[in-house]
Amino acid sequence: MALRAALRQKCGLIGILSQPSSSGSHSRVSAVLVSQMRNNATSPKIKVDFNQSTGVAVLSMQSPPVNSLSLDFLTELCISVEKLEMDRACRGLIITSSLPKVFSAGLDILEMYGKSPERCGEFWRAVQEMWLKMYSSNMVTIAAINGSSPAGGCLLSLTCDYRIMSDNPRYSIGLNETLLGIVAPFGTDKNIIKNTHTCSN
Ligand SMILES: CCCCCCCCCCCC/C=C/CC(=O)SCCNC(=O)CCNC(=O)[C@H](O)C(C)(C)COP(=O)(O)OP(=O)(O)OC[C@H]1O[C@@H](n2cnc3c(N)ncnc32)[C@H](O)[C@@H]1OP(=O)(O)O
Repeated sequence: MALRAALRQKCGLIGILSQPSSSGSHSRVSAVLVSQMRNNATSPKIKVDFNQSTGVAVLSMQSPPVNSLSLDFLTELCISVEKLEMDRACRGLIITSSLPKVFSAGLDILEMYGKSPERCGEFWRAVQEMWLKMYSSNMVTIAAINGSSPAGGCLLSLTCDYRIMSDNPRYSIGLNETLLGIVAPFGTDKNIIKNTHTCSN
């Protein structure tokens, strides 16, 4: 209830969490989002449903098995958010997972092993771009965490204005990446490259 009140106060989004998606017969889809849907045909890691009548988009992560944040995934996520940001009709964004049990397993571990310094730098830049874009979004953003969400998955949810998590004791969330020996690099290219050597050795 507190969340609904906050949303109402921030931008008049009432009852968005119980609204049907854009597949409902009352919604019209903007030109930007038609193009988004076309893109989804070739890049299916992210699905966006926009409800014109509420001004709220639901972005579903659908990259089995665990929605790990690979370079491709992050790129697609950022493009999707950017497109929504450009659509003035879109005022709210809900990020969720279409996979059972997992919201996001965090950064794709395979992106951090045996990659060139250039590739590793590109990857960490994409991580940074993702959280900057999300954190600075003009839209009201909500993470609907419907599964486990460790490390980078937790980071993704922290970039949102609000977080709601399924009440299930089997789902875990938290910044556990240091248990894997991973320390996020600083923002400069020099430090990204430095950290890359740590990652791949
Ligand atoms: C507000 C803004 C602030 C900004 C601050 C900026 C600074 C930020 C600092 C924070 C930085 C954040 C850094 C994060 C680093 C990471 O994210 S490292 C990744 C950490 N992730 C994990 O440790 C998760 C490990 N996975 C799991 O715990 C489980 O897989 C699961 C609970 C997610 C799901 O369990 P289950 O359903 O039982 O599936 P599994 O059989 O375990 O896995 C299936 C399949 O997926 C593969 N997999 C799992 N996780 C990852 C991953 N992260 N990357 C790549 N692949 C992964 C797993 O190996 C299995 O593969 P196979 O089927 O065996 O091939």
